[in-house]
Amino acid sequence: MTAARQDAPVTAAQPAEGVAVTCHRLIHIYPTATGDVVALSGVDLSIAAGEMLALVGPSGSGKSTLVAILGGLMQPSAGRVHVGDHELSRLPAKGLAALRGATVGTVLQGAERNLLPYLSLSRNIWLAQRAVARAARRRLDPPEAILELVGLAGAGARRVGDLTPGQRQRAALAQGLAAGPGLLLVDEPTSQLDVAGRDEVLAALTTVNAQRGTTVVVVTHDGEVGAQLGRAVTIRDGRVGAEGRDGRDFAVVAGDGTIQLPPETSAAFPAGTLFEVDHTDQSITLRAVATPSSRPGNGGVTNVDDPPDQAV
Ligand SMILES: Nc1ncnc2c1ncn2[C@@H]1O[C@H](COP(=O)(O)OP(=O)(O)OP(=O)(O)O)[C@@H](O)[C@H]1O
Repeated sequence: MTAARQDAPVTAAQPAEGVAVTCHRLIHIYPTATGDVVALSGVDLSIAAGEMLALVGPSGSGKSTLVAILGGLMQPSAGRVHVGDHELSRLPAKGLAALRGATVGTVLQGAERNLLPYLSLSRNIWLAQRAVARAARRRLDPPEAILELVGLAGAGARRVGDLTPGQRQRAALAQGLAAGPGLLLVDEPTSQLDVAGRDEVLAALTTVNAQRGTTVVVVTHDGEVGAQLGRAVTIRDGRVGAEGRDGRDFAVVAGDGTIQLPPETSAAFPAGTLFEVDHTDQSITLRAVATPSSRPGNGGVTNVDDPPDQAV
C-alpha cells in the first residue's frame, strides 16, 4: 500500500447532516443462564436531527443497552427504533453493518479502546474511513480536517501515547467522526478528565454539532455535561424516567400513558399505592388514598379508611 493511496480521500454512502432518532416502546431482554434480564422495558424517545442530548441515569438502568441498539450493534427484542430513514429492527445484518459504518459513529468508553496505539492519529482515521469506503458515493473529509474539528489541528502525526487524556478523548471523537456520521454516540467521554479536559471535549462536541449538524448523544454520569448539552434524558429501570431541559426538570409521559414518580417519592408512595386522580387542562393531582401493606388477607392494601391524604 503506497503513501499516495493511503492519503487519497475515501468516500461513504450517507449524507453528513444530522439524522433524527425515534424509539417506540423499545424493549430489550438479555437471556442469561440464570434467567432473562430486562434491560429496556419500553423506551419512548424522540431526538431531532441535529440535536445534542445526554443520557443519564443510575448504573444498570439501560443506557449502554440503548446506545448499543442505536449504534446498530444489536437489535431490540421488541419495539421500533428509527435512525434517519432506517428502521433498525428490520435491518438485516448487512444493513446494520453499513449503518455502523456511515450513518452512526460510536465512541466507546475509554478513549484508548477506539484507537490503535501503534498508528498515527491520521492513519487511525484513514483506516476507519477505508472500512466504509466500499459503499463509496461521496467524498469524506481528510483526517486532518476531522482532527481540526475536534481541536487537534496539526496532531495527525502523533500517536495515542503522546497525548494528554483530554486530547486522547478528542482523538477518539475524531475516530467516531471518520466517516461523517449523521449520529454520533459517545459513551462517558469525560469520566477520566479534569474540568479543563471536560470543557475541551464539550467544546469539541459543540463544534461538531454546529459545523456539521451532527446529532450527538452522550452517555454520562456527569450532571454538568447534561446541563451543558441542554437536554438530559434520565433512563431509570429501562425506560425514560425524567428529562431536564435548560435547567428545569420534567416528568415524561411514556407511550403507554405512564409517568414515573421521582425516585425521592418512592419511599412515601411504594408500588401498589392507590391514588385518586384529578386533572385539569394544565395539571394532574394524585392523592394517595391507600398504601400497600404486608398484612396478609387484605389483598395487599390497607389504610383505605385512614388515608395518608398526600398529594404529589
Ligand atoms: N450482556 C449482558 N447480558 C446480561 N445482562 C446484561 C448484559 N448487558 C447488560 N446487562 C444488564 O442489563 C441491565 C442494563 O445494563 P446497561 O449496561 O445497559 O446499563 P447502564 O445504565 O449502561 O449501566 P452503567 O451506567 O453501569 O454502564 C443491567 O441489569 C445489566 O446487568
